[in-house]
Amino acid sequence: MHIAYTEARRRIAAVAAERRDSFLRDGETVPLHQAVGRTVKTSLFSPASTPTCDTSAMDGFAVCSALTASASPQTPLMLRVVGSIVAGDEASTFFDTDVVDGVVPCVEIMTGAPFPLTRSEHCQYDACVPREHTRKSLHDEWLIQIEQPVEWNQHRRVAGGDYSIGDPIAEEGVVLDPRHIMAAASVGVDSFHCFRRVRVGVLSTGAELLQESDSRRTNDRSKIPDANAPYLLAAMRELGAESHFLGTAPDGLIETSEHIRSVMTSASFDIIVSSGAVSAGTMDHIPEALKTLQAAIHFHHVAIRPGHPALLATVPLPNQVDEKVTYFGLPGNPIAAAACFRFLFMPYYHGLLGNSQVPCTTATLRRNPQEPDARIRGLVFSNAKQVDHFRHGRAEMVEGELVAQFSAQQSPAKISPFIAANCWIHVPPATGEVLAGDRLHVYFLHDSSIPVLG
Ligand SMILES: Nc1nc2c(c(=O)[nH]1)N[C@H]1C(S)=C(S)[C@@H](COP(=O)(O)OP(=O)(O)OC[C@H]3O[C@@H](n4cnc5c(N)ncnc54)[C@H](O)[C@@H]3O)O[C@H]1N2
Ligand code: MOO
Repeated sequence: MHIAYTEARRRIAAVAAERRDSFLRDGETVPLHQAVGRTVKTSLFSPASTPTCDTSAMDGFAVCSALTASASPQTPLMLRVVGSIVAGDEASTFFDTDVVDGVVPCVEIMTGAPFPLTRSEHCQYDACVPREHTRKSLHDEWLIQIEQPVEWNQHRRVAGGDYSIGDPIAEEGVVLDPRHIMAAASVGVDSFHCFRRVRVGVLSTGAELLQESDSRRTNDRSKIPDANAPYLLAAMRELGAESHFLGTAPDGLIETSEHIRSVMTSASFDIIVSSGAVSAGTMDHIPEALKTLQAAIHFHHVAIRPGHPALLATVPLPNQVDEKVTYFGLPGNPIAAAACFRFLFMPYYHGLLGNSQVPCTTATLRRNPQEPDARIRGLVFSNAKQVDHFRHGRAEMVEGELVAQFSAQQSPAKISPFIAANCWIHVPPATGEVLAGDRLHVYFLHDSSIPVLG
């Protein structure tokens, strides 16, 4: 029986919540260069304060600002360069601040270099005057002049002004992005403690699929290359999961059930995802095979297009009734498999990790000029039934507005129109006629496909 998409999502969330505790038990140390996309298990707080000492924000001259109050264009102040400090120099270089014959001492300093220290109680090197705000004396290469007072703390990065010890960098549950890598590296941390990757096994079905051992140039026109497993393996990897191909289940109920049993015990998977063999054909053995393995079927058939034969189950590991594997049976048509991956599998994956869901945005629908005449009047398709449609399409900025159109001539078995798409467009149930000008949710396929504003 078909259940509504919202009900399917509720059941997906419930299974993810139930499986979450056992998944979250394991963690591992991940070096920074491999940590992007991983989810933090143990919150990271800064072990250091940064910068560790006062440093300069500009190339210029460190001065005691209080000594520069008299500088003006009419009465320029002479400064004598008494030393030079570059980034990487010892952080405790001392210079005095004594004014000699009205000439104020200064220290040449580079961006990132530690400010000079002084033993004077009254006067500290506390500001930097950028090189371009000074003028060199024509007579003495160690003399420069300034024509306005230097403000206290000007261009000085104060010690501890960025991170303080104990400041949060990435708390439990955060999905790491390059900003977190920068922050951790800046405080001297070289790894994060993350949840392990979700382990997914990908299974194909169908005697029509060419096997790895078959020659790709086979003359047998009844055979087709496996498109779903490579897609699913790649999409899982992009998501951050660890994905493994588990071969093609042979036709036949007993054989299918044996294949699933053997791959389940061959390694420990959190999720097994198959494509094909879930609808009404005589070879569509996945649902029955799962039943012979004592699986609990949470749903089989969802009111979505494409993808309505999709199935979610939990299968007990043979001889270990308390250990279970989550099983997604996606339909065989490649675009249906891709839609189910995005709108059924991904919510489960994020639910397991406790991640917030990937956001969608809203776009205004426009007619695809390549669609046949009947649709030119604006009618895109009728959606009076309680069905959620996920159609791929393109969303682009047009005169400051995000506008989306369905890919032309799309069908669940046609891969070529999917290549031109950059998003999924969600048509919710009971929308009636879907017309140009309607506002619909769009989900971009990849960050790189998000259109540039403007
Ligand atoms: N009587 C009915 N027939 C069908 C229904 C239905 O409700 N009643 N639903 C249709 C819909 S919708 C879909 S989607 C498909 C899904 O069927 P299955 O999941 O059982 O998939 P298969 O029959 O095994 O294959 C369907 C189609 O996909 C191709 N396929 C399968 N695996 C791959 C792969 N790894 N790479 C590339 N292509 C693959 C397969 O060759 C078939 O052409 O059922 C409809 N029928
Ligand atoms: O899931 Mo099927 O591909 O809806 O058409």
